[in-house]
Amino acid sequence: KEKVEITKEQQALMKIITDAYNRHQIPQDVAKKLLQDQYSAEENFLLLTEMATSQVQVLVEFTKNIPGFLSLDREDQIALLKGSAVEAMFLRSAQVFSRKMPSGHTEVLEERIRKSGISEEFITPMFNFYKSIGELHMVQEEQALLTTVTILTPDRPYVKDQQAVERLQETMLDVLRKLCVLQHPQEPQYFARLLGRLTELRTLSHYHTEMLASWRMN
Ligand SMILES: O=C(NC1CCCCC1)[C@H](C1CCCCC1)n1c(-c2ccc(CO)cc2)nc2ccccc21
Repeated sequence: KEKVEITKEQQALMKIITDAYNRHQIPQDVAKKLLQDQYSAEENFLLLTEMATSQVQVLVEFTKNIPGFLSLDREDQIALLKGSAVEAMFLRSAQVFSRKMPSGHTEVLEERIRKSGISEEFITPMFNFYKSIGELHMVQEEQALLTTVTILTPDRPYVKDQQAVERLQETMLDVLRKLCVLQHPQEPQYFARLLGRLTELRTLSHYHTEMLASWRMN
């Protein structure tokens, strides 16, 4: 069994990314808002657009801290942000949903989201994804690196220098792989499960436009 070891520079890389990920959170917590008050479908739609908008700003600030990202071609940086914004939003939503909350709060939050105005057909795949993320019990370093790997997807539309993005993504995947082995020694296939979520994430993000278009306004 080969000894998995995170190098000093990988440790430093992980710290930079995790600190940036934690620093760039949504200003006011949407879960708290949803737990406090029951909103109409219109108010929920507005809340989502506000949240999604602020999430994009948070994403831009976060990516500036990914070592090597700013050295990429400028237009490619924009292509990567545009290509990953919805996936990053669902990933963050899943992490918000899976966060440890006082007993009963998750159920209330789930109910509020089910009744928010989202069309029935999208509720199941969305919560299946949220629960499959929750079951992974990711540590914050894994969450930060998974978001980073998602942003650094080479085959986004309009990316010119895919090799440069691939090299960066490989660097992050290597750290994430080692971290998974060290954090979940009993589960050798944990890393593979984690990457499998990215496929589910891509499918879910294809629904996003339809989810907005079919929001049930009264
Ligand atoms: O605001 C939100 N998410 C933000 C986004 C930016 C990053 C933080 C979370 C919304 C809510 C808005 C108001 C109505 C209830 C859903 N949301 C969704 C969500 C996201 C997108 C769609 C349509 O594609 C449908 C639902 N899943 C959530 C899981 C947990 C907590 C909020 C969650």
